[in-house]
Amino acid sequence: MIKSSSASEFFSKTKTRHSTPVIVDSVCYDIPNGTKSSSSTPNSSENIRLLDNVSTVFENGSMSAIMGPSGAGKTTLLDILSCRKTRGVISGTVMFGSQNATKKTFKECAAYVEQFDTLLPMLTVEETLYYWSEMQARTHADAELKKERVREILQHLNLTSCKDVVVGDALNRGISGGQAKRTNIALALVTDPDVLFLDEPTSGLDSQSSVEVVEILRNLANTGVTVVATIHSPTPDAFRYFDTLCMLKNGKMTFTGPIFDETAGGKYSAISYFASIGFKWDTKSNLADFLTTTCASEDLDFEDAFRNSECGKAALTKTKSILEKEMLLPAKPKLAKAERGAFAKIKTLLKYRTIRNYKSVDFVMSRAAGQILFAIVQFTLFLEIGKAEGEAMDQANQLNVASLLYMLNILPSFGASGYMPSIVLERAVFYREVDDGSYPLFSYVAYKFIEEGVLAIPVTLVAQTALYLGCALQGSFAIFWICNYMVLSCGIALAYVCASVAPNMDAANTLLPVYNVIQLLFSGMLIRRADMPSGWEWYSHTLFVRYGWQAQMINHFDNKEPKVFQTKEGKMEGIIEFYGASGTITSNLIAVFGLYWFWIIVAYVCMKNIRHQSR
Ligand SMILES: Nc1ncnc2c1ncn2[C@@H]1O[C@H](COP(=O)(O)OP(=O)(O)OP(=O)(O)O)[C@@H](O)[C@H]1O
Repeated sequence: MIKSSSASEFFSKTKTRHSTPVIVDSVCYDIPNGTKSSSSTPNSSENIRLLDNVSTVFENGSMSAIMGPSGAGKTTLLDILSCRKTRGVISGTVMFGSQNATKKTFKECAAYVEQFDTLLPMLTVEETLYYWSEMQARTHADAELKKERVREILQHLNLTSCKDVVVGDALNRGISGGQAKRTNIALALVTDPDVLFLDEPTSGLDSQSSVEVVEILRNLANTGVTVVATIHSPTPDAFRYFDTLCMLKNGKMTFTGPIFDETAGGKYSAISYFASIGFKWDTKSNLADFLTTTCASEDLDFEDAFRNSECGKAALTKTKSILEKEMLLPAKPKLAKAERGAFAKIKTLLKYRTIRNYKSVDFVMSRAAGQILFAIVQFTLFLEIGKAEGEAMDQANQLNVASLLYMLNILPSFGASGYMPSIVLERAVFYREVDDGSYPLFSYVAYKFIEEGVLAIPVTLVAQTALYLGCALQGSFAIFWICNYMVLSCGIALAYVCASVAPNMDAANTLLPVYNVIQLLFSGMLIRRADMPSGWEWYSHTLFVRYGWQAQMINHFDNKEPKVFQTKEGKMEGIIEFYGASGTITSNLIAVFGLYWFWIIVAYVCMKNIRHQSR
């Protein structure tokens, strides 16, 4: 169990709080009806109204439950309060104290705990919190202070015993569900928020763990934090920690106010109100269930009854008066401008995530095994094929070497599919971190390319050395390797584009091979560029495989190959001319390098503008 008294001590010694009530005044939320055009005029027939005229106030120091039957609009309301809605039209007012609720003000004073655990599976609980504290720290000095805070949070959220256990996932078990939930709450506490939103913090937990979680929240609320949670069928032991209720049905308010008769004088409590409209709670039954099932029944128009009741009018008056009071308050002092820039965030990402990934056999092998296997198969199949010189460099030999070099350029691009899961599977964490304003997208993209680019150096060195020596290739090894490394890097960037565009792994796994087969067709080996229809030839200019292959061909043959191919006009050509491998090694490498940056920019733009999550 959580040590309640010491936990209270810990929470009470946090920073001086700004009292930050969350005020919700006449909030409506409409989304376009999926079957119609996306016009967004509120309440037009083309829209669906998911929240209708919701007004309530969540006071600082209170612990509020948003409840209601399934589909009542609880998560929708919480998403609006926490500025997480990505579509639809919101009208009305939401304030954090005296400030309008925006993504910016949310970041300054609030935190959100997701219903589903969006944690990095490879980090331990302690590393997760250190990582987060560095991510959220505004200065390096801040980071040190926050580390101290992490140690305290671990202790007081009863996470010390599992601090060295990896978070894990469905396939590789780590911490328990209750510990994961507490770790999620711990993440939110790292920033010491004045307002804490939680989506179903007890779902999936046993009753003991549920009580532990709500007890933590209660201790937090006791220090002045505004705690707002959607909650589904809480046990009586867990529910008693809440003091305020916001009850919804079909997106409309059916009650808001204190839950128990003892709180706030009890005059307008949920128990008294529902008794006054004919629904008396049997004290032996579960109060939360009673309230939810009562509202779910069709015996009464609950929204109308509440709006016209003395209790409903008093709640509305209270909301309006707190709103007016907050509006008159001077604006809060602005937080110091963030000093930890994008590069410091890259460092933190590399420090915690890359080092862990490099220690993971799965991570390394998914990138190395394919390349090394291909290298073994290829150098045993094309053993010493490049050794031929002079007359021995006949037509068959030149064609075989050209084919080998072609495959060396096309395979990294196909093999880049192994790089897609890290984008697709980490998406939920990425969205949470971006929503919490942890880092700019630039930092994430840079970290990803550095992580993959550095690992690709030893992997390609091993595989390409084996190939170069085994196949007795000629020309400079450095150029041979740089070509391969750059083509692989282009492949990784392309894989990131596919992973960003595709909604899931299946789609990504379809998209990348389609593009690569097109590269295979158009890069000039299967059909020579000179033989392509003029309408298609231009396309080969956009393909990095073509330039990588050309550079390696020029590097190997170096115009030493005998002219063994006869043109229609009777002219004799070597293989470079035969395939029209134009340019120099340098110009081809520059083209590959340019295409690498092109695909990085496309990946960045896709990640910025495509979000596979609509709320
Ligand atoms: N994007 C959307 N498009 C259409 N309908 C939506 C959308 N999002 C939510 N809804 C509808 O809005 C209503 C409220 O959904 P919400 O998820 O907020 O309910 P809830 O009270 O949290 O439900 P539950 O307890 O079952 O999680 C539901 O009827 C839901 O079907």
